Amino acid sequence: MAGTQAIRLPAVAPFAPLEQPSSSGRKHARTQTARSSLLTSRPLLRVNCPLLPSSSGAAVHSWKQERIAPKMAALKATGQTSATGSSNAGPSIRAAAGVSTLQKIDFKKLQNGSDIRGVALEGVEGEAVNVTPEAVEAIAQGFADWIMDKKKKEGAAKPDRKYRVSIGHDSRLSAKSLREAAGRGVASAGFDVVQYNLASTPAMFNSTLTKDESLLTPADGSIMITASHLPFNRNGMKFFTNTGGTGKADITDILARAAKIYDGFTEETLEKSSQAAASATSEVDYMERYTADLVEAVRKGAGGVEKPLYGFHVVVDAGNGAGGFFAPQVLEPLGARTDGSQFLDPDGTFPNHIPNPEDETAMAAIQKAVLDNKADFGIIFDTDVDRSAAVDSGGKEINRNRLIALLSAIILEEHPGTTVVTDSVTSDGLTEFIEKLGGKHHRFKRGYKNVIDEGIRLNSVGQETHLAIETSGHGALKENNWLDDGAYAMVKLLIKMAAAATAGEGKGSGVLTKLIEELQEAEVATELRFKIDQAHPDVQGDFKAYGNKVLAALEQSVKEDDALQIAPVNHEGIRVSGHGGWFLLRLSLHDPVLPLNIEAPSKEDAKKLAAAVSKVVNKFEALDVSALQKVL
Ligand SMILES: O=P(O)(O)OC[C@H]1O[C@H](O)[C@H](O)[C@@H](O)[C@@H]1O
Repeated sequence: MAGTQAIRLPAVAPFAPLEQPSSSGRKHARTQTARSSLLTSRPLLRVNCPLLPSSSGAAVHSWKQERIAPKMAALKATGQTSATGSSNAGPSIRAAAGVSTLQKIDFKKLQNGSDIRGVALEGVEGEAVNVTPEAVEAIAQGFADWIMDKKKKEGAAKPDRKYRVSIGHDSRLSAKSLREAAGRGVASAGFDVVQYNLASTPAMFNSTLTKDESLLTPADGSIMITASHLPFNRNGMKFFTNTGGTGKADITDILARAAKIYDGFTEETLEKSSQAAASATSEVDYMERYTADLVEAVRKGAGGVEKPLYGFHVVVDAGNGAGGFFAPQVLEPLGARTDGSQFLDPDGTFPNHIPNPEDETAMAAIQKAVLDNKADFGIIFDTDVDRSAAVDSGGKEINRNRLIALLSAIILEEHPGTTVVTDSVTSDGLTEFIEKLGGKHHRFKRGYKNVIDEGIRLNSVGQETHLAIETSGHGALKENNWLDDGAYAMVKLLIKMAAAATAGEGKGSGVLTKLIEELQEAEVATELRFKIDQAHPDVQGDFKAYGNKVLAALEQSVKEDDALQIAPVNHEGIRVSGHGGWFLLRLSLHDPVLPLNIEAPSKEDAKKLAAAVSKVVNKFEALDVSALQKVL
């Protein structure tokens, strides 16, 4: 691709912090910083991390603080971290006896299903930092070791080069220090490091598939540093290889490796990893390639027209996450106007709204932008762009069941009869809609990884499946390598609009709205979450067992109620039909919580369904069922 090239960083002094990329994403600068410390192979002392009070709200990790973790109690933030992630240097604080220290980390606690999440910045009372740069360094090294073992197991031929891992991040304040830490971990495993800087999660996966040596792709593995829509102080890591994202068991394995690596850290090993990273790191503007591919997909889908969105006005809300690229790098080259787009600049304080299409305030913000600007269409992304939702020209949201219905309608035109896999909380109306169009609705479990893996599995056993999508806005298509990509989901909608315009069937989002006209929607649709008090004596330390007891009691009660029927096919929790609607009670994927979804044709019917649940859950004292009052 013109203008894109890998830049090999010359060896620089260890601990050289890199500046954030310029808007083109290609420039980088280095500052050399001398470090004077007595290197020793003696293991570093591990200390617990007391919580720090914060007045600033966003404390700083200076580069010195990152490398030899201080006794956190002694740490005081000395400057503000800017929205783009550059940080001021703070004091390097060592333990009193001159012995360097590392914070104790419980690596198991960092697992969040198929990825890693935790607290990366001080500033929130009660939330101790556990995603430190050293922890990230150990995890990244663990990931590289895991890749090597995976390749061996698969009998993959060793490439004619060093293994390499690409690293990208969203707009979080801690992104910069953690990407450097991840680079050091990858380099100390003997891999090359390719830094992408600000990037989207789907682009990171894509980099394991693209074959272009000028971009140093394919990467043998890829790390996205993100905590999706979580608050400013959190961060985490998602991992990919060319077979997709890591699963739960992979993360457990990577974290076990990381814990061992971390235990072996000495000042000497930390120094060596800095040196290794300095000579093994390149920077690449991969987003240029990724966005060019999206542009090409729309052009092709619209019949080879150069500017198929000419005359369209589309506004984007990136919530100050990583998705701001979509307006200038995807929509504008396709001819669309994008004025009125908002919150495109990366800002890890997330000053406008939570970058989450599921959030009501966020959705209201993009609806308002569409109406205020009289735009044809609105698009909203989450922080790392693996989730999205849309708004039509009338300001009506296209999310949850509506987005699934729309993508299903488009996919069913292309692949008649195909199966659509969704998560468990999708509506009965959606099933009817898909079936009326001749498709099959396979309602599976909650969790984007579960949904996507089920789509892949169904294909492998001969059940043709082209779309796997969660109500959260995570969606993957077979044609796009089952990549969980919020931007590609929007590209599918843009193609439909552009193709209709090219064929003279009218401009704007009307073609989309029309496609889901037949979708029946419930008057009441709500999710209530019942927290399980883990300290309650009835729970006995096992909230899952307790939750399952609640579900068993509900099942029994429903069986005795003639107005209710248990769904014959259901993959998680108890799904029940009755009073013209349905409810689903299930265990949360990660939390000590039982979420209850109810959909009903009226408030009265919703009340009846809630009452059927209430009479059972009320008997469980460790359960906080106060949320039921919203419906009862
Ligand atoms: O089970 P819940 O607590 O409702 O959470 C379910 C959600 O968990 C995570 O955030 C996953 O990334 C989502 O894909 C999933 O939908």
